[in-house]
Amino acid sequence: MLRSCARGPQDALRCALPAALPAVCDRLRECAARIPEAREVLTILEKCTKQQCKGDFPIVVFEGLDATGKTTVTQAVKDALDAVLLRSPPACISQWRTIFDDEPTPIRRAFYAAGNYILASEIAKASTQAPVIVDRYWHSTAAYTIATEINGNVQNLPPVQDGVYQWPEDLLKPDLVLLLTVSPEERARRLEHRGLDKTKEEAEMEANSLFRQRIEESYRRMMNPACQEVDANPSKEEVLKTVLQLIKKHCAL
Ligand SMILES: Nc1ncnc2c1ncn2[C@@H]1O[C@H](COP(=O)(O)OP(=O)(O)OP(=O)(O)O)[C@@H](O)[C@H]1O
Ligand SMILES: Cc1cn([C@H]2C[C@H](O)[C@@H](COP(=O)(O)O)O2)c(=O)[nH]c1=O
Repeated sequence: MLRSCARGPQDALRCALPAALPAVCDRLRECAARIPEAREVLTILEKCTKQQCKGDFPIVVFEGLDATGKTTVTQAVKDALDAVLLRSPPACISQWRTIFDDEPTPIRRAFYAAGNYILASEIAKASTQAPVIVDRYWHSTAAYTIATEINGNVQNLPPVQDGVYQWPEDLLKPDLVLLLTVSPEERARRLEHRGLDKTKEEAEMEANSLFRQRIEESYRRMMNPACQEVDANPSKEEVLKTVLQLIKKHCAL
């Protein structure tokens, strides 16, 4: 049974976002009798959370809404820098994603949070060998959770500097986080052109533009590390050029 911890919207938010490894494990343990895959995720977590020290190569994360160009640009940056490309949730648990996506929010978010801790150990290992490019990490988990738990317009979000925007103290930090943003019209064009099934979040954004605004604003409020925004409206070549310049400016390569 999941323990109830929500009294008001801000409590519901803190309950939905387990922002430290022990809280993530507790949440998964609480549902493991009913969801055997939660036990599998816990087993993987137990094996991999020991190595969290990063190597000498830079770690660069790409964030943004669906279809802002993360897959396109991360692949191109990987090729340009001869880097390792990783994504959240990591491959070793992504086969269970649809199971957790159908669960209530606290369990679903615990799955994505666990994915970040597993990813952290993959990042740590890879960063001893090459630059590491990451397609979504903690900022996505937090921004989507915050925007889902809080209703209405962006004024209803927790204030700037609130603890929900903080990076978890026990999670490996990247050196640079780039937030790709495109206009709603351009994003709609790209989504239509791509033609994949819509995620729950995408369906909600289509019906309610405030949800999209809350996600983007939550990304912008994330701290320590903050996101550096990149205008991803231009062509793929131009976006790649901008991104490579930023990586060279901020990371030792
Ligand atoms: N700069 C660009 N200009 C025009 N089209 C682009 C650009 N970047 C990506 N696209 C196209 O937009 C679509 C979405 O891009 P992509 O899959 O890279 O986004 P994404 O952020 O990884 O999406 P998701 O998070 O849903 O996986 C693809 O069809 C891609 O070819
Ligand atoms: C990593 C992550 C993802 N999500 C949700 C939000 C988006 O609609 C989809 C995007 O996934 P994709 O693999 O990049 O297409 O998944 C989330 O809610 N929390 C997360 O941590």
